[in-house]
Amino acid sequence: MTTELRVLRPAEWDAWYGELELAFGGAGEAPEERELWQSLTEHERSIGAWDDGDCVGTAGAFTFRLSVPGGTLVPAAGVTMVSVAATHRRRGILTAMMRRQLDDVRGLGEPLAVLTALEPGIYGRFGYGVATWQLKAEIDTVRVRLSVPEGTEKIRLRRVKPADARAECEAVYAQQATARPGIPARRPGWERLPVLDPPADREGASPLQCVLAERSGEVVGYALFHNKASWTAAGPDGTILLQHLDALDPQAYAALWQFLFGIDLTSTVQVINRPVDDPWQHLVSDIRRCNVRLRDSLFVRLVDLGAALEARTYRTPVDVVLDVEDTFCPWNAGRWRLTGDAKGASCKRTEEGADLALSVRELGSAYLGGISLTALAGAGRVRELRQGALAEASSAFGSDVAPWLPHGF
Ligand SMILES: CC(=O)SCCNC(=O)CCNC(=O)[C@H](O)C(C)(C)COP(=O)(O)OP(=O)(O)OC[C@H]1O[C@@H](n2cnc3c(N)ncnc32)[C@H](O)[C@@H]1OP(=O)(O)O
Repeated sequence: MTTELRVLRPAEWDAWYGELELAFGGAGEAPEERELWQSLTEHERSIGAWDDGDCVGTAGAFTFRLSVPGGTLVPAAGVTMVSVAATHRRRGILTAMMRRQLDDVRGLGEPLAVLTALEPGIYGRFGYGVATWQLKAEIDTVRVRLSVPEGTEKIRLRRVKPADARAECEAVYAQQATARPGIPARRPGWERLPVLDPPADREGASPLQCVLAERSGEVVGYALFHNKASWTAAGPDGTILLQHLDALDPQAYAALWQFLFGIDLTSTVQVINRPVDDPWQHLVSDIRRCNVRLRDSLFVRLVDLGAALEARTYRTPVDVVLDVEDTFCPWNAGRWRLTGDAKGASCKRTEEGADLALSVRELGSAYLGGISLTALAGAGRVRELRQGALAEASSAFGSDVAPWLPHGF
């Protein structure tokens, strides 16, 4: 391969991002969306592949801190903007960029790299495992009823312009970020993402709308949504497209859902990305008419295995020796003794006999507590070498709260 790989120079951003847009289909993004991603690009963490002056490959990384079980925020590279030109595909350019990027992440001392994939088949070979799901639903709000908890009526709802409520929404987001694994703590600038609302992307729906939930004058929740009107011969048949919703207590949460269910002229709430254990599923009268389905979301790669496994806590006590395969980052390969509980953990190299054999990809999947080692063992991807070790480790890695990534990047 004669292609040159190098760090992005700020003046090259247009050519670099233009190549990414082409590889993503060529329609391009709305100007306001492009401008936001340009402002968020970390040039020193972005790689371009160049062939005779033409950009033929892109890969970036954001400096994130990701919430993990136990509530710690762990440094993580948020891998993004990955593309290879159609003229240069399947010659190893992606592989070369992933090699360079993971070496850089290791050099920076970040224990984790994370991403969302346009196609889930791409990143397993580089040691990424799917770690969270996003729940989607289409709720028939004509037939499905909500039962809300006592005190919901005390929540006041106030409609505001989304751009005017950025600070309030961000404060609610920040308060719940460490309560659920998988949520990135947002750096300044990212608060613009949830309220980004390019008219070109609305497909006939209303501009983004925002409702704040208040208790005694204090903001305790918000919902951001579009309303897409539709009419049939029988009457109105509109859809609410829920973009974001956060709430700090069950009453604020229920009040926001009650509001969304009750909007006149609509008969469906379309849920685009919620956690798998989202409580609304326990407020509805008929879950079957909510048409729930799952999609893969965040992929996790342990870059510094020892540091990553020490950074989280474990739901139940664990003491196991893991025999780990990692062909792409061989510094992680070999045996590690993991001991830990709900207070903390230690993960050190060992010569002791192994209890479980697995690859770094399975550890990435299990890391946030949303995918069980037992399920992976059922697929033959984790091997139990000491009886009882699988149940012990699987229970310890689990999380009471399902991990979730609230927004793409
Ligand atoms: C985090 C993000 O940004 S996700 C966005 C990813 N980007 C896209 O999907 C945009 C459209 N696609 C592309 O730009 C390119 O086809 C890429 C980036 C997916 C692949 O780039 P390439 O340079 O062709 O990949 P490369 O030649 O290094 O292939 C490495 C391996 O991945 C495999 N591979 C590449 N693309 C895919 C895919 N879409 N699905 C499954 N396997 C794939 C190759 O077959 C190869 O396998 P091998 O190691 O067994 O031989």
